Amino acid sequence: MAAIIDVQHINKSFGGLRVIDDCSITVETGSITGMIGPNGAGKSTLFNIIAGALTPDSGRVLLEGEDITALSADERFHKGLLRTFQIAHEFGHMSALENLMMVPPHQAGESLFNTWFKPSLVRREEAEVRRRALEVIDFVGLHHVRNELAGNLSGGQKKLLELGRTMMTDARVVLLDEIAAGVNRTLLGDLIGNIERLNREMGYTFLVIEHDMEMIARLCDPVIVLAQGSVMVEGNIHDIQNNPAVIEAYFGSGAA
Ligand SMILES: Nc1ncnc2c1ncn2[C@@H]1O[C@H](COP(=O)(O)OP(=O)(O)OP(=O)(O)O)[C@@H](O)[C@H]1O
Repeated sequence: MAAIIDVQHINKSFGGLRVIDDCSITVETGSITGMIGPNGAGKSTLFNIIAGALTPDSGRVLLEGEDITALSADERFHKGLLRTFQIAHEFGHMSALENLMMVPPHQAGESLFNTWFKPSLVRREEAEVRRRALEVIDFVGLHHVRNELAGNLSGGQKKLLELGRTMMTDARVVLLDEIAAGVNRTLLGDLIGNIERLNREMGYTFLVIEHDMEMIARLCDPVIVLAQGSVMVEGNIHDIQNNPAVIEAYFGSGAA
């Protein structure tokens, strides 16, 4: 399998503190790759660098072989690299369905010119977006609350909506940032199932930062363990869970 994301020799310091230390990782096309590590290991910093929210001091980020290190987060989004965080904030005063319909970039109706001079084009596009949004809302299991204001949804339902918004884009690789936080176990099961289906049936690649080990264990292969800004070990969840260095990094010497 080819790498969709290839992070090469990244360094990043804040003040005098080196937070990412010559870190290289690859995310294979079609994988659900997990990233775990103790607090302060540098996971969010590396995510920010991959998403384009932070510039590394040195090193490169490649997307399907293309060097995107100098591109903004928005430019990366248009190349198919999406961080859910970028679209995480639902519009509370709009319905769940309308929230999905807001997502597709460059809709014809956004241009005043088109609204005035090409109304049929705008109507056609709106109908297409609505059709897609209805499909997506079914897919993520929120059909019954499609007309609810997004602000009234539960935390877990908002996460499902967030995942749905991902599906309204042309993303090929999605960075999922602690998506399980605050989600009850039932909805977490739905979220995991949907991520798997997006991966298997629709070909999305995922890179997942997660503290929830159940979610990592059920979803991710391989799992990358970051410690002190570089890769400590990479492998399947069973290797990781039985690795003494990982146990030490998480729990200290008393745990092994
Ligand atoms: N903008 C910043 N300025 C200064 N220090 C920062 C900044 N961002 C992160 N750090 C420091 O970098 C280190 C790594 O932080 P980071 O948030 O990347 O770790 P993490 O693995 O995501 O941790 P957690 O699991 O707790 O979210 C920490 O010591 C943190 O205090």
